Amino acid sequence: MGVLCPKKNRGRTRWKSLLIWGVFGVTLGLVSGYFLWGDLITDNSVTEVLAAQRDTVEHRFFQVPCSQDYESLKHFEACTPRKCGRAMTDSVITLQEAQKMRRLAEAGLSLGGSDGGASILDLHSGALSMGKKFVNMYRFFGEKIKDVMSEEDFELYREVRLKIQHEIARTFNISVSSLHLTKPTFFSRMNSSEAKTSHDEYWHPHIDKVTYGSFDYTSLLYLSDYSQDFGGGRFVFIDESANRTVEPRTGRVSFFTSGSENLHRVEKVNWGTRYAITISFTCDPEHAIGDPSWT
Ligand SMILES: O=C(O)CCC(=O)C(=O)O
Ligand SMILES: [Fe+2]
Repeated sequence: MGVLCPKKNRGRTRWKSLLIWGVFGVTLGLVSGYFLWGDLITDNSVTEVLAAQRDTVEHRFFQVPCSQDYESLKHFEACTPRKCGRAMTDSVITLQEAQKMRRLAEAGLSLGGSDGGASILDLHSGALSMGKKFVNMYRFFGEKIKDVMSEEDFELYREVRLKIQHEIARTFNISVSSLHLTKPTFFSRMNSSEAKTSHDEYWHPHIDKVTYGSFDYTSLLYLSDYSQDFGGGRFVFIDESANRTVEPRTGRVSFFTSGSENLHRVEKVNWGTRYAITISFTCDPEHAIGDPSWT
């Protein structure tokens, strides 16, 4: 073709190639737009699973360099993190203990519950989500709370707390007695209901030391199972190079140093109900709390 083509044909060929390039450009735009949008709404950039729901994890530890967060704070020998990281274990809390804790969470949270997707029941302060607010369940329900929470339940909490405290001390080479339970310590219930207040927005990336102040070591005991009891709702460590997930499993304890070396978030739950309890520790005796009991 080319120079031998008559003028009319040359014009038609130019239009044809313009058309082809146009269609190609639009298609390329649509395809990349589709993937970009898909990425934004489904966040499929998860690259590594640290603990899958179907696996029984004896003990897994992933060390990460400590952030500088601890340097500007009061230092507590044999406690302030020098070794940082995250760990998961399915062998510290028994299935029976976790199931009992779950029944306690269900019973306690059934007294209230948020209008949105996230409800909490703070055993220490008594804060319980109710509608768009919180009530103090110990005050609100008075003696009636004893029908839902017995002395035995508080004893169970204490035993679970103690087991986790030992596991944290062993993993991070610190002394058990230098760790103190701190607030808040709470059951959480998450579902796919639309958020009604900012308290329902549990999926934002955060650093526990910033959010909760006194935390040095965070622990989460999962009370339900990813992909069986709920969808979405995986815990995600947000690292520079990758997103690393922990899939909740009943009885699984996930614990980590609370500074910015462990930026994290929870994925939105898209079906079912997810239960967990947060039990965290501080090195600072001034921020210590006693085990929960009737106040
Ligand atoms: O429930 C979880 O897996 C984590 C919740 C959390 O990050 C928090 O309460 O600070
Ligand atoms: Fe957190």
